[in-house]
Amino acid sequence: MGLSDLHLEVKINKPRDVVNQICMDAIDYGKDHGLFVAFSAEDATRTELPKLLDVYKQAQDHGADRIHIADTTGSINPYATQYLVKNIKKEIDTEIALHCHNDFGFAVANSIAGLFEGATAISTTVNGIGERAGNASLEELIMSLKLLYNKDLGFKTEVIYELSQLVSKYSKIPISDSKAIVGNNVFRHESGIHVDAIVKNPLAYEPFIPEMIGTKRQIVLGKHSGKSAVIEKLDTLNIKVDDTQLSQIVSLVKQERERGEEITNNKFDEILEKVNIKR
Ligand SMILES: CC(=O)SCCNC(=O)CCNC(=O)[C@H](O)C(C)(C)COP(=O)(O)OP(=O)(O)OC[C@H]1O[C@@H](n2cnc3c(N)ncnc32)[C@H](O)[C@@H]1OP(=O)(O)O
Ligand SMILES: O=C(O)CCC(=O)C(=O)O
Repeated sequence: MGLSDLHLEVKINKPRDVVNQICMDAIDYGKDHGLFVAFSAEDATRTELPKLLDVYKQAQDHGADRIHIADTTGSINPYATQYLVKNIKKEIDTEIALHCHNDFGFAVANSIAGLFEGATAISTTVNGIGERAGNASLEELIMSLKLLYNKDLGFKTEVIYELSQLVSKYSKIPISDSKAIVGNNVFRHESGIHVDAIVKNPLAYEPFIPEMIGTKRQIVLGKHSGKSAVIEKLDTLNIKVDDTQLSQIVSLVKQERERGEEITNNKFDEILEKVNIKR
């Protein structure tokens, strides 16, 4: 139920005590029917704390199994989330969940901040899909808890990429190339200095190896490429070149990309022909 003053006015247009009673009746109904009842205060992060605590206490007294803090407009930040959860936890024993939207890009950070203060459940969605800017992304939460906070939730991370692709395919919601964890560019490298280091040790420019989520690294040739990237490409084709040919290939790759041409396998073959290398 939307419990900020704004939601009461715009959506229900009834006094707070009447609306609270509707919520309690719903909780009673659920409990009378043997259900697990999670009571969510929508727009909780724009509801004055005493009003929020009051309704959560009532929900607890009516036997709610979990209370939800819904950051309906994604407007809270991690520090405020910590403050909010800490103060609710002082007064409420019931399990606390967070439902965070991503309007300012904080959904996962806010969820983690809440977990730090004792929240125990998080609403997530694959690829972060959801109303407007979406909700906390499952894959971002799993991987950041595992790798940045050493908290393994026990998920098989190696199926994350496949799951993300499946959800995108069936929901028909494309994944942005730069989407954290599962975006197409996340393990894609072009800049010469990066590629040189990646070839020696991928962790120089990757926080974790792509196989961990079931995907692969891509090294692409473009206007930022240097010799290492071209050598890497030639190695995959089993082609050896001398230093002069290598320099010629690197500058042709840059020129072609500058002209707007993607360096596909065919384009790379054309470049090799120009420097008299046969495949
Ligand atoms: C927490 C969340 O917000 S999750 C996302 C919300 N979920 C959904 O919207 C589920 C999908 N929605 C639907 O299928 C439809 O909106 C229905 C069946 C729920 C309602 O359909 P309709 O009766 O046509 O109403 P409509 O879609 O216009 O919604 C407005 C009505 O919902 C009421 N409403 C809003 N919040 C609540 C609530 N928490 N409890 C009860 N009624 C509510 C409004 O007061 C308004 O009632 P009114 O028409 O008497 O003024
Ligand atoms: O708390 C929930 O589970 C749902 C709340 C919600 O969808 C919202 O307020 O954005």
